[in-house]
Amino acid sequence: MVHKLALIGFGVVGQGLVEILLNKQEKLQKEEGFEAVVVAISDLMKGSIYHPDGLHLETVLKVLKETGNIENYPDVPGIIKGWDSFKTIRETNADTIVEVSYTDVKTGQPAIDHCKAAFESGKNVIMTNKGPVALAYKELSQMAKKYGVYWGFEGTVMSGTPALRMPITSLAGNDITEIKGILNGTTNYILTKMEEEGWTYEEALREAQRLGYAEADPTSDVEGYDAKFKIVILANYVMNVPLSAEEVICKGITDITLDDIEEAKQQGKRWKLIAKVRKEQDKVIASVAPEKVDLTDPLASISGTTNAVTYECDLLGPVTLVGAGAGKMETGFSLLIDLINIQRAAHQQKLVKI
Ligand SMILES: NC(=O)C1=CN([C@@H]2O[C@H](COP(=O)(O)OP(=O)(O)OC[C@H]3O[C@@H](n4cnc5c(N)ncnc54)[C@H](OP(=O)(O)O)[C@@H]3O)[C@@H](O)[C@H]2O)C=CC1
Ligand SMILES: N[C@@H](CC=O)C(=O)O
Repeated sequence: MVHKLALIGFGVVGQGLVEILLNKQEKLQKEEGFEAVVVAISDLMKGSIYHPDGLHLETVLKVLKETGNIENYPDVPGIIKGWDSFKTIRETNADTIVEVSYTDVKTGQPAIDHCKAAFESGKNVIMTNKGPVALAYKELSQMAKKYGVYWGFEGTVMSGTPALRMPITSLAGNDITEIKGILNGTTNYILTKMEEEGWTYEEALREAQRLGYAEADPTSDVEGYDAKFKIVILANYVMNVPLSAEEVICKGITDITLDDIEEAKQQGKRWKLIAKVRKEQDKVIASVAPEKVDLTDPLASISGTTNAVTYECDLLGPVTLVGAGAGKMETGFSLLIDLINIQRAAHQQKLVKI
């Protein structure tokens, strides 16, 4: 089986997936029988190209690097240029749409409509864009079911670290009463650099942007909105409780100064942006806020873009997962594992169509 992919958005994560497909194709073919061609890429400013037989990925990356626009791809027979995201979703021969455009924390658009257009066209969607999952999980999961397609979004929480798939598969049967952790790579990177290297907040943020960790609008990271979306996704998908983004008390790290960091150090503590959701009888309480954690707390040792999440389980007790929270390859991998899972599910004939 050969996956035919159309990428919507071609920034850090989209390019990460393309590099992984190029570098790992032999291993994936041999070990998983996995093959994928990218038939289309549609990006707002970097252009749009479609070839029903597949694009030559080395050429795409070269053209992008040299000219900044993929429409400078050679005019080979069959190539189509300039289609917008919706035309690409509806009219290309892709079977799976890879939605890696930016996360809009207010409306989740146009990504929510991208998902709807894909499902209505009978196409799977895999995505790292958090907006649709945080703001329209119920509606979109019902739609995917109705149209018999797969909706994968492992990378929306902790990039390729299996923060969603692990509890769903390996902690099944437990009642998960609380989920708590460090869920944003950019802010953890900033706080680490301020404490360990004495960098200013602005220096650390600039570097996080340069390295591709921060959101297109980094306000989402530093004001806590990104972590808020992630705790909402964990509540809805892992705990199966209907938590909305407005219900989460949210404070970011913008008020934390180098003096605050130094003061915490003197007290044997460290600032961390902590996201949590807890079930209390018939209520769910969720928050995102900076906390001074004791150096003996395992969360204190989570540094840089590494994230950590603890699931409080009634049968197993606390289970903590530590791993990458952001990054080009780390998040590109989340898309690969969603694709591999489409393939595995298809083999087990669990999907109506793929
Ligand atoms: N970077 C990371 O480590 C992680 C990112 N994510 C999420 O993954 C998604 C992609 O992230 P990342 O690649 O870093 O972000 P980038 O900002 O690097 O890339 C997003 C791309 O989407 C393009 N785009 C925006 N709107 C549209 C649209 N309507 N149609 C087509 N293309 C569009 C942008 O175009 P242009 O800039 O050309 O205008 C840009 O090239 C985001 O939603 C982010 O929240 C999730 C986990 C980790
Ligand atoms: N900007 C986000 C990217 C991953 O979701 C982060 O820093 O965690």
